[in-house]
Amino acid sequence: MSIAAADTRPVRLINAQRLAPPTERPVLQLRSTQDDKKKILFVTSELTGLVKTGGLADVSAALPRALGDRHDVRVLIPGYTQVMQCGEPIRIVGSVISQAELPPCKIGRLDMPDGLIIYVVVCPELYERDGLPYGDEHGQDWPDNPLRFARLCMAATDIADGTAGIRWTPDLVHAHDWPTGLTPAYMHWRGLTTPSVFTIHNLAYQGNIDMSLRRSLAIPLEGCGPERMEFYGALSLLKAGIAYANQVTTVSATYAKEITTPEFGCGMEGFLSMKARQGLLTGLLNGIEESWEPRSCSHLVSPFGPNDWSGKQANAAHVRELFALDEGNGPLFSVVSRLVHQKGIDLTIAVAETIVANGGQLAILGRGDPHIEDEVRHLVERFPGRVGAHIGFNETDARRLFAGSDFLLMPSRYEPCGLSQMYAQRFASLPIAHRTGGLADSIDDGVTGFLFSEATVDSYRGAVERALAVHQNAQLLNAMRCRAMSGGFFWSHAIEPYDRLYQRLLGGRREVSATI
Ligand SMILES: Nc1ncnc2c1ncn2[C@@H]1O[C@H](COP(=O)(O)OP(=O)(O)O[C@H]2O[C@H](CO)[C@@H](O)[C@H](O)[C@H]2O)[C@@H](O)[C@H]1O
Repeated sequence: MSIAAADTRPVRLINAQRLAPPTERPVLQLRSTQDDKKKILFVTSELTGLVKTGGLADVSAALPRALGDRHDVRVLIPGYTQVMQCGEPIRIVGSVISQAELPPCKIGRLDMPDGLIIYVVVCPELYERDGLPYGDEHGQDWPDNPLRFARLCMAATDIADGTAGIRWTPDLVHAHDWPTGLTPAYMHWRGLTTPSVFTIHNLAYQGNIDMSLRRSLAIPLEGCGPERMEFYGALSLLKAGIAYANQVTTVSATYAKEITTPEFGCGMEGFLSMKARQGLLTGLLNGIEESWEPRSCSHLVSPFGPNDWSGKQANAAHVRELFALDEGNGPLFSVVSRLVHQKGIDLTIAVAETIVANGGQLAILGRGDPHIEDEVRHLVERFPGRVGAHIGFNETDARRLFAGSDFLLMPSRYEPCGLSQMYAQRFASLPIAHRTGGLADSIDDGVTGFLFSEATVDSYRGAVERALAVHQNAQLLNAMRCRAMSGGFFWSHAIEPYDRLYQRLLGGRREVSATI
């Protein structure tokens, strides 16, 4: 993160300015010294810029960078083909030995152009294959996923233990979602005292595996009880992370509460309630990168800002052309989403008629479940020129859709945090969303977007009708857009609770306040 980004912490800036000698740049006072900086290892299965299937990749790439002024944060990921062939050199800096059926492998180091250091688990037989991180191009999970991700977690443990030969040993390990859930568990079984944090980005993906795999993955018998990894007769890699991490977080305060209930707990509500009662489960809202700035975003057809919508209109015209929609100025709705049950695409298909009947248009970008992709294709056939879709994903089109649309549809059945609604608000596209999880925590109903209470077509349609009414009222639309754009979602703010959590687990307090 740049030094300038530290300017956004007002209290510290004021104090620092007051006390800094005139010849010094005050912001330098705000940065941690090398001694203050803690070494933190992020363990993740996706990283935007290298390999991405959804929001986990965005957070894995943005949070370490945002914390970079304060800590020495490095990332560990599997050496998928996309990583090995990313174009940046990968130097072999260490190696780890075989354990149970986990093969030995090398540890590579990849220095990103902006300085982020990434360690790569180099293991061609497990990771270098065509397809996506979790499966082939048809969406079929790789059968050896338990081994692939256990390998990642054991490599993280070797790095934490100082036995991977890389001459950098973390003070704290932060693992994300089920593919990395074994990391805190392996660390515990190894007897390491290095604190660990485990973040749940989506409780529905649990990495449940057959109990018979225990030995091959080097899981001791003590790990297989109901208070540990056992989950309805299987072993859950996600539950391993929840059971053994020193602190479990999820990505919004509302979702942290929701997952302790049967409706959202995916069978783990009892276990999570116990963690919550013990103070071991907290919700920390995600942030977004500073690059989400419509005045300077290089992906956009034309820049724009609050009260200056001609650039937004140029992006809308481009979206209409790109999605084969009729020319016009009616309300333009967008969907930028993984096409999966969670995201409520079926509900959007059901309200499309209301949108079209009121002169609106709909552009859909995403890929996912083949059956939902087909339903989207049928919708386009039903409403030519009014509904358009691209089955696929690319960052430029996504950003242009946020910039060009008036409203973003996000009727998710559940949403741990959601990033798209934050991106949309920054780009003056008002989200229409189900009041759940992070959507409830990041959208101000009637002010920065529209929330509806039930994940039903009727409830959703009511919110769409409210949005259509606002579109008729230029003054109100302008005011809502301006408010939405001013939401303070940036990681420069969102890292604060993470930093406090790390400091608490590391048993120290930041020294910054003592120096200003
Ligand atoms: N088909 C596709 N392929 C690739 N990328 C696509 C895509 N469709 C959308 N994207 C992009 O992926 C990101 C979506 O992130 P979200 O947080 O909204 O949802 P996701 O469910 O993936 O993430 C989960 O993890 C994040 C991070 O914690 C939580 O915010 C969220 O609630 C939780 O479900 C955006 O950058 C979006 O542009």
